[in-house]
Amino acid sequence: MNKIVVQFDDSSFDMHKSSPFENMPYKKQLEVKDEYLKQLFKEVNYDLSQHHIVENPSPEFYRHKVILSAVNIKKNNKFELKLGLFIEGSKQIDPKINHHIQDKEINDALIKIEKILLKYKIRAHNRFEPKGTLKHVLMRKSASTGKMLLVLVTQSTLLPNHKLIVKDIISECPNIMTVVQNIQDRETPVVLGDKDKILYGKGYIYDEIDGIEFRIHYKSFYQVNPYQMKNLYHYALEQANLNKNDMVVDTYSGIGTITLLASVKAKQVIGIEVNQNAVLDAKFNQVLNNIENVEFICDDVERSLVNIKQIDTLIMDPSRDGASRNFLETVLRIKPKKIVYISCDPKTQIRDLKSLLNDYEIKSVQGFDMFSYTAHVENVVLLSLK
Ligand SMILES: C[S@@+](CC[C@H](N)C(=O)[O-])C[C@H]1O[C@@H](n2cnc3c(N)ncnc32)[C@H](O)[C@@H]1O
Repeated sequence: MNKIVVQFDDSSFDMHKSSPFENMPYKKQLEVKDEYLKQLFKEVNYDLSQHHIVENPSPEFYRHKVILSAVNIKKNNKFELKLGLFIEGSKQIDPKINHHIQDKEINDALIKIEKILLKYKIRAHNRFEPKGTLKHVLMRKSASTGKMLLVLVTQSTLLPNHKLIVKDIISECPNIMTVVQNIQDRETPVVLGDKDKILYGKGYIYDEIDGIEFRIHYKSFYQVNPYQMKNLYHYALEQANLNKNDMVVDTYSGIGTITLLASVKAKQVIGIEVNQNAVLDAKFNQVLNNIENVEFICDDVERSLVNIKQIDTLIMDPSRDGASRNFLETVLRIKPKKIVYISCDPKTQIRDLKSLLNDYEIKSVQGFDMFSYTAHVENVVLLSLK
């Protein structure tokens, strides 16, 4: 079986390490991930021998965001457009839409979309086909509403017959609420470009967590596994154990999911996020949900945290790279009483914890299997000021 490379919209991510997971029984995957965390936390002398990662409520069909790339395949002496994932270690695309970790309705919609693109003779753009149009297709589905967002990533603004294409897509897939054309004119593994054009709808979809509604821009980060996302947020906030006197800072706050969920329990929450689209969503979501005790700052956390004098609880949920040295130094100067560190790469999390453990002690560690059939592990650590 070919090993796949899943694409993220900020960069192309090689799932090299994760390929053995593709064919591993699910229980075994959990054991391997338990052992991984156990070994990793030995580096900070924290015993995880009794720890068990929280199982994915839906180990298959969980991904509510899918990015496929376009390729032209020769059939009966003619080239046909196909969508698929990259094959590991190569620049080749496996021309297959269905994948068992992708939401079934997304799979079905993508099959219909591929047929429609073929009907209008859209060709894939790549280095062998510089005159082709389509590079990638991105789909996101809201688990609470079932509505979907579609992004067609093209090489230039040109998308012949786009009105007819969109009309057919909407009629075949009525749950698609919005279609965006994103233009990526650079030859780069980065999927999305800077320019875009809304072809249909508003350019957003909405999801709901614990009675709070969230607008999600296609460029904003939002967890791909809605089933495990709720378990993760509930656990993280349970560990934070907030009360109405607490001043909370949620760093790397995205569209404000954790910020707004935390605001229900805390006195004041500040969310800090660098992605402008995500901050626009977050501010919109604050108003949409009528929440007053929250402020969102659009900036690099490293730059803006230095301006904050006092924090009772710091929540941090960085990208895979983890936190920067300067960010951690600022944290050590402010000395929040508690830190809830949510990580999608426990390796960088351990590196960061090592810088904090002179002043902080680990109170709890809990892994979550958010990305079954891949090597990725989500992990939450609660730290308390010594
Ligand atoms: C793993 S996501 C978490 C988002 C949010 N907490 C959630 O659960 O939806 C990490 C977020 O950090 C943002 N980010 C990455 N580096 C940053 C930085 N230096 N300063 C501020 N935000 C950053 C990304 O844009 C992304 O939205």
